Amino acid sequence: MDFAKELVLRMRQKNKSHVGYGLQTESEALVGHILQNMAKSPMPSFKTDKKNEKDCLRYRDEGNQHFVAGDDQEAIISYTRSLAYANTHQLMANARANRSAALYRKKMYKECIIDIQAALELGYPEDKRKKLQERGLKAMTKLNQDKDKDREDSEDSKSDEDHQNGTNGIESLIITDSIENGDKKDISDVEIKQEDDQDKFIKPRYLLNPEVMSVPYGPSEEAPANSKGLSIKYSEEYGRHLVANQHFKPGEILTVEKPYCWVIYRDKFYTHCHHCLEKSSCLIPCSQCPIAQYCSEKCRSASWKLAHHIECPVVNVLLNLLNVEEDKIRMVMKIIRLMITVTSGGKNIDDLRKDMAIAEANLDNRTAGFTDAGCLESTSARSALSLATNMTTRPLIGISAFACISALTAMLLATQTKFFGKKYQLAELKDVDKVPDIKFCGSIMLRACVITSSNCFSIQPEPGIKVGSGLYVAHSLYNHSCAPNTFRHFEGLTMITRAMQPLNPGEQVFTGYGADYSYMPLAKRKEKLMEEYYFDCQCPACVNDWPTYATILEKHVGSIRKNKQLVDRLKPYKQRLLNNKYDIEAVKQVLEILYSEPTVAKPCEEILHAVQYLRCYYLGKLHKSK
Ligand SMILES: C[S@@+](CC[C@H](N)C(=O)[O-])C[C@H]1O[C@@H](n2cnc3c(N)ncnc32)[C@H](O)[C@@H]1O
Repeated sequence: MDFAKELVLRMRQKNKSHVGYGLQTESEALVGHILQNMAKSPMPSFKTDKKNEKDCLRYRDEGNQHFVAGDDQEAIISYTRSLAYANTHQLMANARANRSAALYRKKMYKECIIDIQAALELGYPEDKRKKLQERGLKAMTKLNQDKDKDREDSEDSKSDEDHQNGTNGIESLIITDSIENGDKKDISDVEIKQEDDQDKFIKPRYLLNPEVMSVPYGPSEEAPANSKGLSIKYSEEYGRHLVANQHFKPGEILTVEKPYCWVIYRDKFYTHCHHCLEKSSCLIPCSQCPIAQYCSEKCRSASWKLAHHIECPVVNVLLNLLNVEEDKIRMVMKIIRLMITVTSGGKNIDDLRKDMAIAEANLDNRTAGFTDAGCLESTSARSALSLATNMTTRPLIGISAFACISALTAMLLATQTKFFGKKYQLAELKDVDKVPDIKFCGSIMLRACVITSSNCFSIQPEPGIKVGSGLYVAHSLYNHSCAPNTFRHFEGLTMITRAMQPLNPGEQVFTGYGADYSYMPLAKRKEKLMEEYYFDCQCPACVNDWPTYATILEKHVGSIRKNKQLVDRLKPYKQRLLNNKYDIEAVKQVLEILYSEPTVAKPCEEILHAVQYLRCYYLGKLHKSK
């Protein structure tokens, strides 16, 4: 493998561009070389994890045991697995009928009814139908009772109106008719559609006013997902980064962006939708594989069209082949998804080749990957492939490992799918120069490895729960600080970044890469940032070794309590919050005052409290959930 080593070295030496442009030739040669060697070597047989009765029954038994033990949540997950592996209508019906029992006990009546209806439609055995129908009618009664109770409790007259007008999805369906009029005794007559179930979570308060989701100063011309109040800059020290050119108040939005592409984490396969990443207890499986589950028909078909028709056979083989660390599997899932997205499912490989040539001709680091319209576009392949690669700072061994992963993935795409126009035999890849598309795409996947490893964000539709990972193009320009001046949260897959404190023109905006001073000691942060992102953080928390949150609170570090004048200035806002815990404007005023006061040292206990409040508000943690 001396040739491969030499190529990796050459890539490092040749890398003049900050974003790793100019390496296409070496990258193709490297991946092609590995691919060719793979094709010539004996490969293990590719096992796929197929739907089958044995696993279906195994998971059903497991679910039954959880159900008997009273652990309904685990029972639901096991029955979902059983459904995923079911390869006949009968087995599917059984899995859904069993899951409906656990859902009923968990008082998830809507989901229970959906499962019962599906089980009946799938031909649940005649002798057991009656019991299932009875459960369904009981669930409908309970659902109606809940609905009536909600109506009574509701202070929101608009929402009441919606219920009466029948505009509120499942809750206003014919359930009432079927029970009150007695003319629909069979639950299968009930028209409940899974895809209509939009009403799963209570929205955080700030979303009640749609105005508040727009960026101040309007969208930036250079990166439309960002506010115009942010500029893209480049420096040797920071690479590309974002700097405020206007004042932002705490809580104001800086960037709103959907992911360019995203994947679900493996440990969420049977609890969250493979497509929208929402949690669901009523998941339905991909018709082909046991891996992907969906919250609705709509998500299932959207995902199939978008990427899963290609991913389905490849990921399935991979999970069996790479019986190794989780992070490798994650990496492969990410690069396949990025590959599929940048080529529109393999249809635009030629266009991508031309686009990459245009992008590589631009040697200006600041505007790398800008579209012909002159912007870094959240939906553009050129922009997505221009993100930081850290090629010059990565260890050689890391680049080599990524090249092997890319070659393997290219080989699987070629042999397991028609991504390259037809399904190839492994032997056909022995002369890799004859299949230039495979070599080219392999090299794009090598780029995808280095880009995704330095730029992806965990997606947390529910605060604190990491469900998947996404590539957000404009957000990828945010540098890290261990004491960031912004914070991010999610509305579904959309990531929103807000100012955590007042931001003034000229200030760089920073996000956190999961190494916050508040909970992680300095040495650990340094190690993590160097290992994963290849830089030495010089933020104030690192330079001054700020204490962690626990110490700040315990020792009242930086507290303003002795500054009587300042305490008096803040009193009215404290009172406003005591009167109304949702008075977020009062918290913002507190932050404006604390940051404008030169005597306030950082870190400061009171600033921490105010910032925590602000974050909780936007993360929806101040709001009670159902
Ligand atoms: C998501 S990118 C951020 C944008 C990046 N600076 C660029 O040029 O595209 C992450 C990479 O930026 C660099 N970076 C992030 N924060 C940094 C900081 N505080 N100081 C220096 N470099 C930083 C590191 O190379 C890191 O791997």
